[in-house]
Amino acid sequence: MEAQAVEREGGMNGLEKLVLREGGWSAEVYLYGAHVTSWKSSQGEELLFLSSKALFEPPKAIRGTAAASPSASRSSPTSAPFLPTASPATASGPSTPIPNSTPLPTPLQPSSISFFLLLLLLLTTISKPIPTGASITSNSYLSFFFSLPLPNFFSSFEYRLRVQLGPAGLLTLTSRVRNTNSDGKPFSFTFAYHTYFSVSDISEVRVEGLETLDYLDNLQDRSRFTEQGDAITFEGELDRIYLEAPRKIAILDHEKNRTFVVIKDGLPDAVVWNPWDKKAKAMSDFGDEEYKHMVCVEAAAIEDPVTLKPTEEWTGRLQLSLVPNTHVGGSLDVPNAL
Ligand SMILES: O=P(O)(O)OC[C@H]1O[C@@H](O)[C@H](O)[C@@H](O)[C@@H]1O
Repeated sequence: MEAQAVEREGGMNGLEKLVLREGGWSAEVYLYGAHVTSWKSSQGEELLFLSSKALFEPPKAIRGTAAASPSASRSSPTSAPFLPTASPATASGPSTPIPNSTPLPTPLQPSSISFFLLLLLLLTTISKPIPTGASITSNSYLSFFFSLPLPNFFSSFEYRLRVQLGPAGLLTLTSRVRNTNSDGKPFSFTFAYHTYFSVSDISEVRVEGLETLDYLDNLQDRSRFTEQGDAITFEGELDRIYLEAPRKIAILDHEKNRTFVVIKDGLPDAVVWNPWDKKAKAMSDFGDEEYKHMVCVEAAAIEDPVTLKPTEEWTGRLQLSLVPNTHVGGSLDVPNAL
């Protein structure tokens, strides 16, 4: 197969982005944080939500997009926050390094919760800078490699992220974390793929696949409830962590007659979030009315942090695809190749 052109373009605020193309579809990935800021269908429709007020100011997360958000487990005494300072990708296969004429930003940081960002800032100041990098390892693959040698009292680990745009627009984000501790200590972390989908009207959206599951309600001190509805619908602020969620979740957009299919592997939980009007107004990087046109559905490992023994590796994968409106119980025409 012929190598596919991955274009390198200037993005907002002087940050750079890479554009993947496949069969008329496209995806844009900012080198900063490896945020996937755009995923467009062959009809040119934008499928991800990106706030018009999003800040492109490292180390802040870009509001909207699809981005991996690993975070050291707060419950683990041996854990350290992720400080993803990237060095050139080491994934196997034909590799076309991105020309070094323009240095990559340092450090690359995933979108994340503010707790993580605060620690990240702190640690950035005490850790030595490491060269950053990314490379195109195959036709429409991008690999990012983050590694973090920290002083002994912190855990050390590697984090790798691969972004792939496949046939029929299948967007795959594969994360790998490896415990590189030399002192035999385990490493624990939580993880979420923050994914903001663009929808026509939130009050007409249904999220299917999570019915009958137990969830923790972030709006009620993480109290535990059981989902009673036959789908999740939206009439106000919603912020829930669904536990032991199935591999496949569907987001139905009636007005557009289309369904996003989320397939997750290695990630037991699913977060569903919409800030609604009041919280939207309180967020400086989010438009007052934008909650009407987005829904955040995250594949995550939150309730039970992942714990790795030294040299152990974890893989968490997210696959996004788009099909005409259908129900998750039906026969979804979704590629299952993993
Ligand atoms: O504002 P942040 O930190 O980017 O997070 C956005 C939302 O992300 C979701 O994962 C959380 O469940 C919400 O509570 C949170 O508000």
